[in-house]
Amino acid sequence: MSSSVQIAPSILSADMAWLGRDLEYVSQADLIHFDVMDGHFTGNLTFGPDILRAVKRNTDLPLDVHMMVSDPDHMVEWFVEAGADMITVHWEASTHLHRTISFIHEHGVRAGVVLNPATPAHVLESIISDLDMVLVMSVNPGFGGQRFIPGALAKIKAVKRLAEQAGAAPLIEVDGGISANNIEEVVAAGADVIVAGSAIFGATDPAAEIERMRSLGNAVKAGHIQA
Ligand SMILES: O=C(CO)[C@H](O)[C@H](O)COP(=O)(O)O
Repeated sequence: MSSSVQIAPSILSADMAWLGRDLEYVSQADLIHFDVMDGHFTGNLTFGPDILRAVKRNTDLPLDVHMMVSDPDHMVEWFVEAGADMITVHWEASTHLHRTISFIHEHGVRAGVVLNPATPAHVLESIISDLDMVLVMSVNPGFGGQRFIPGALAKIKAVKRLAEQAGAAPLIEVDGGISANNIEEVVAAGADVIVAGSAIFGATDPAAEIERMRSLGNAVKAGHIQA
């Protein structure tokens, strides 16, 4: 294993009345995770492209946009234009996945695919070589503060195997129920990017919590800790 673990605070758990302040709290993170929910694919409704523009004005970090929407093929353009640096779309929702990934790339934005907890890794076989990232959901999408689903660990390993077989090296991001208590096993399974909402924004000192999670993850990557 090589390179550093990246920590992506999910602003789903930020205080929306103090979003600028909360973005400052997490300025030492590696990227900002931005959850787009349409009230249809998920039972929750969150942010549109205007909020992404506002976030972009208030952080220098890359913006990692996770589209939890029923019609990503139609909506990705809005977030490309609003300044996303990475866009991930759900395998379960995209009718024209190859076209959507190509569209995102053609606009100079990095692209990835998300798998829900019940979706197996092998569905990515024909697309994995085109991806900059695979996002493995370790909760059912919709809400922060849920419990990590342990089956995600085998899925992370399966995605890594599939990528290696294809000669590809997408980043593997994992999202949901991750904190300092379980980050080591998630990184040991093969995760490169860790999304955390409640663990970071619920901490007394979000910056210190990012640092704690990052150093726990990096120790595993460096082989100092066998999780
Ligand atoms: O995509 C998400 C929910 O659909 C969130 O990003 C995720 O759940 C992070 O929150 P937490 O770390 O509190 O689990």
